[in-house]
Amino acid sequence: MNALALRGVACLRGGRLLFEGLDLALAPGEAALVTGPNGVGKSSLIRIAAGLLAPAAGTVECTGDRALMAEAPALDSELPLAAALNFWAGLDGRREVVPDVLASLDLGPLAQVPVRMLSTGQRRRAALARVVASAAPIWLLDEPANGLDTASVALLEGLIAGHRAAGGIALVATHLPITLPDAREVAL
Ligand SMILES: Nc1ncnc2c1ncn2[C@@H]1O[C@H](COP(=O)(O)OP(=O)(O)OP(=O)(O)O)[C@@H](O)[C@H]1O
Repeated sequence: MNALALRGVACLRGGRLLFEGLDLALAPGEAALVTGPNGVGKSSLIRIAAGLLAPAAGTVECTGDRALMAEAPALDSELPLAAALNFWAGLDGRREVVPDVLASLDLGPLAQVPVRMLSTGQRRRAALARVVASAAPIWLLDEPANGLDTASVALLEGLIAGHRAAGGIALVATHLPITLPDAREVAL
């Protein structure tokens, strides 16, 4: 069964203790919102959950693949959007889902536009498309609403709801309001 569990996690960055004793266990269908002011350690927590940053104390247990949407762009900026997504989806043997995923993010008409020409919000939706196309059960989203207009935030909320309804897990760091029904809140 897919699961993500952080137990007694502490985060040290640049010699500074950002948080400690953090416990969070997410089962299929569950989500958590990580909130708090700039610099408090939201991105660091996402990176710890992704296995990219070692916790200073505690453990991270993960059952199931993780898909990370970080703030750094993950798509090749020179490629047309569909080709850039195909690269990643191809690694998972899932190129066939890319057209539907593009449509679900309202990006269908932009499939042949080079990633570098996309607007900030379109690029954010493209990064989300990469996560959706991955089929990973555990989504780790760092500031997914940044640069999104109201309609796109609603799209994001709908995608996360659909993911949870299908048994997925979402850990979302955000300083913008995102509505996730029954989500745990981790206020750093
Ligand atoms: N590689 C690093 N080395 C040292 N300190 C770092 C490093 N990366 C981040 N930090 C520091 O760790 C703290 C937390 O950073 P982090 O990006 O996790 O915060 P955040 O809560 O996501 O902030 P924001 O809301 O601004 O995105 C910050 O003070 C940052 O300067």
